[in-house]
Amino acid sequence: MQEKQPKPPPLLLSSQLSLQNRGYEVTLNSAFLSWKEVETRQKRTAANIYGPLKAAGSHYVPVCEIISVQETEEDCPSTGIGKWQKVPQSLAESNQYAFTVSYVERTQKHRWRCSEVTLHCTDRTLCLQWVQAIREQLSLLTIRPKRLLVYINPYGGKHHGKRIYEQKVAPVFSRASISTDVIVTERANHARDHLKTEADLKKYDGVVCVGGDGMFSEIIHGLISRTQCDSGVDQNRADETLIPCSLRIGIIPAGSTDCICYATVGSNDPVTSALHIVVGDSQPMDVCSIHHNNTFLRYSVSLLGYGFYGDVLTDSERKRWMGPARYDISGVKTFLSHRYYEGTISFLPADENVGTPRDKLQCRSGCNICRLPSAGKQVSKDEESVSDTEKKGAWQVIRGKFLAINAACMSCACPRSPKGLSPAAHLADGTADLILVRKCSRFDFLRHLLRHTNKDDQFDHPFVEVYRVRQFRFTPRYEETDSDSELELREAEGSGRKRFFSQICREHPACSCSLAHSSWNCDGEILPHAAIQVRVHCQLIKLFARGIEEQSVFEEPYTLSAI
Ligand SMILES: Nc1ncnc2c1ncn2[C@@H]1O[C@H](COP(=O)(O)OP(=O)(O)OP(=O)(O)O)[C@@H](O)[C@H]1O
Repeated sequence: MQEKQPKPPPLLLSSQLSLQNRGYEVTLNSAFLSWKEVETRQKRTAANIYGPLKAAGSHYVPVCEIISVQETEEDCPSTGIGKWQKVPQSLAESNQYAFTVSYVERTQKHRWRCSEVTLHCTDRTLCLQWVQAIREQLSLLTIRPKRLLVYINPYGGKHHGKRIYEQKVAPVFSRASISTDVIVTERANHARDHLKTEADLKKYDGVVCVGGDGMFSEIIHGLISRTQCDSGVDQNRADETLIPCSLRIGIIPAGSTDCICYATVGSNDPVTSALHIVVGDSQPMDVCSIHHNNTFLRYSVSLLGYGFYGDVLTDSERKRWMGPARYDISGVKTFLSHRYYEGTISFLPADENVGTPRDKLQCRSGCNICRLPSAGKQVSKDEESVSDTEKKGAWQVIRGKFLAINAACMSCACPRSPKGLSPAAHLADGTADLILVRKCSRFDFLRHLLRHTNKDDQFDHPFVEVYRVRQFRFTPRYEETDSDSELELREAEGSGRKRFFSQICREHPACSCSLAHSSWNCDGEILPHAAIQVRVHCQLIKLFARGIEEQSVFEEPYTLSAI
């Protein structure tokens, strides 16, 4: 049986216009602007397959991907792609009015470009009618930002932040008639503090940071703290339900690490990010809050790593003078030192309907798991919104010796590790993937690490465990008293938590390794405490992004001939 095609929206305007000295049937409805060559001898364009949807001689641009339209002032009709062409006098004279539409064109590797088409009309009234009709459709797209607050870190990455913004991003914003207030930061935490206390946030539709992951972290700390403060929520209380931030955040990648941008847009290209901001994309994102004894420490959106990743960061901070090479050097050094750490992890597993870390399915644009109603909920302190499984309080406890304890709130994919630390982790399902790498040989650990860079399953090792969780706690062995362990055991048993299991490592009972100290790497910052409580806050922030698009978005949503 043939699938029924959705009915196309009603036609708003249709005319014969000219483009590159050829006649085109141009149509507009609320979903698409299209132009189709009138001549019978239609040639299939051999140009790249991306960009406006193309059938033979036909082009389709979704209205939501039109950036702007303006009347074009020309002495002579141009080709519409900036080249001057010899055109027959009669046609040139009869098509002297034109308008130019700028729109998003997809290129390779999830990159977007700003493309243009100039269409010529026989009279000015028709030309203005087209400009007005397209503008009217654009004005209905209320999700688009009109005013943005921009923070530029001039020292991020290769120190090109200012130049990237001025040359690549500001022209796109200006074309889309977005007004901006730009602040070039003068010190670390300038943006965070300004957002927290000074910025008049009511004036803006979004905040943009030009920099790397460190700069993004500043922005979320400023914005989340401000939102909680304005709502009277005490972020020092680990059990508080936090209030989601209303302003969206745009990331213009200009750092040495642009992982968040890469994971939410699919590339670290400034123009692509600027275009996602212009079209008003919205990608919700989970945020972990981290506390130590009811004192707020930090928020995290990507990786929390104790042991291996904490040690790599600690060591690399001492080698800042080396530049980006320090990460590789510290990585090798930490790997060779092969330290392991003893401690206790307790965690609250997520419901099964949000999938598992071993799923083959990855979080992509329009992800079904992130859209589940259960994903949108938060674990509130009174547990009113908590599911049955969680109400039973199925906390699990694991005790042992670990080379690494990692919690990934997103896949953490980046150019170096295209699948990421947890390939099936979701951006906005209210969970984190807790990865425990138990003490194993150097060779086995190397095998595990190498799997981050190839297609093999990095969790398919007997010394690796992975759990999808909503909350977790960690206490290093050296901070644990025997009474802590007993109390935890009694608590878990007393409340009927049947799934409790403890795995006390009895090898080397009194060896010095149990006293080894590591630190938590929290999105590239070292936490001052090893004993932490972590809680995932579902969809606490929103980005000007849409997640990584599947190739299928390039396929036509309606039968082309139906439009
Ligand atoms: N004007 C400034 N002077 C010094 N530091 C700043 C300034 N503005 C922001 N910072 C800090 O610089 C740090 C790094 O910035 P950013 O993330 O933009 O670049 P990066 O090169 O990716 O950083 P990283 O070294 O963390 O990889 C951030 O933690 C931020 O707090």
